[in-house]
Amino acid sequence: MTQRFSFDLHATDGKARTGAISTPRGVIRTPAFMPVGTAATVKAMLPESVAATGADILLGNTYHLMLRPTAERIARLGGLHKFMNWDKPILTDSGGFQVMSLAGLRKLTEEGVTFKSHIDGSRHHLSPERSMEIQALLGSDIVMCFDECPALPADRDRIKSSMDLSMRWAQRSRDAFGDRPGHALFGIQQGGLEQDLREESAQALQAIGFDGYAVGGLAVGEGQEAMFGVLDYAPDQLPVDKPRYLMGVGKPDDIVGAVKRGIDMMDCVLPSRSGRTGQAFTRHGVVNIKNARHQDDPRPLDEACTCPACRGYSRAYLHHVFRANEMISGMLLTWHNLHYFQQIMAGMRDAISAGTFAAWEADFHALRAQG
Ligand SMILES: CNc1nc2cc3c(cc2[nH]1)N=C(N)NC3
Repeated sequence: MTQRFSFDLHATDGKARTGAISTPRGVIRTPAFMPVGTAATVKAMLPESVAATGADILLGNTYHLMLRPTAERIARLGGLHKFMNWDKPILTDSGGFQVMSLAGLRKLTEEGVTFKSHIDGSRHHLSPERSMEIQALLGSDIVMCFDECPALPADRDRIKSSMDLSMRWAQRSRDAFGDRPGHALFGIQQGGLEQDLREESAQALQAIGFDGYAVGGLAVGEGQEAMFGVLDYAPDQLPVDKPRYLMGVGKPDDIVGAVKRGIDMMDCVLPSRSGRTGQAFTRHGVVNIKNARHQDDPRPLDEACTCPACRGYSRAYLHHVFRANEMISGMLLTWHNLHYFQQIMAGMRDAISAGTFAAWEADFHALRAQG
């Protein structure tokens, strides 16, 4: 296994790309979907189950882990991989987005953000330097710059000033990250829905130089049409030879549309969070298993799915255990959803390699239209 971090492009089909990110902890096949393991666990899943779904990498969160159990405690116990028993790559988000979306009583200055924990109200501080320190203590393989995520709706001036601050913080993140062979630092493009501001952000990030580039500031309620509108140009503003990571996306059709437009990596809580609420994603669309119509249905969720939920259980059983609030309910549906999301990624990787992405995409939408 390599001691370096590198990205190799294997094939393209239109703007869609397939390749591999090599890290000391393993290879990440792209396009890749990252299950979210916010508090050192992909909820309702054992790590070996997450690996069995085909995930090559999972996501952790600086914000949550710094509050509980603290990054220092995880470091003392051998780092996040050992702590959560996952020896493949981990990407950690930097805390910028979670502070905006979760923390209370925030004070934002040029230096950083002070905030109150959403868990116990205790006071905490994040800055580019502190975020880099926390992510190094966790030992994650891919580190995200500390950025400022403006609350929406926001006018152009606010988007511009926030983007400028995030670019100054990107430089400070780069300086604080230092030289860590085998570990990667990704910059995060900001600029809202403004093409000129996104271009400015992309130029600023490339002048600093990163191992990968995220498209930030999306999947924040703008809707699929506006998001695709940005994705029609934003990936092309970023270096062609580095991974492009779209943060926080998304529903299956969001994911397909993003890969079609040149995105290589994504993460989203949707498959795991909705699995716990009884929402199953299948090739034919969404199944809300708690609906009474499934009460006597002996069929699996999806006849063609090879996951443990579909191989071993009926819709009637899944309906029952959700109605009875049994723990196995969230386990089975989370496993199914993560398995299905990885099947979408594998299907796209193969189709791009074969030059048949358009046909694969047409089939993907046709099956869902059948319902
Ligand atoms: C769920 N939507 C979503 N949009 C995001 C956007 C960002 C992010 C996380 C996100 N999640 N993390 C950052 N550090 N910056 C941008």
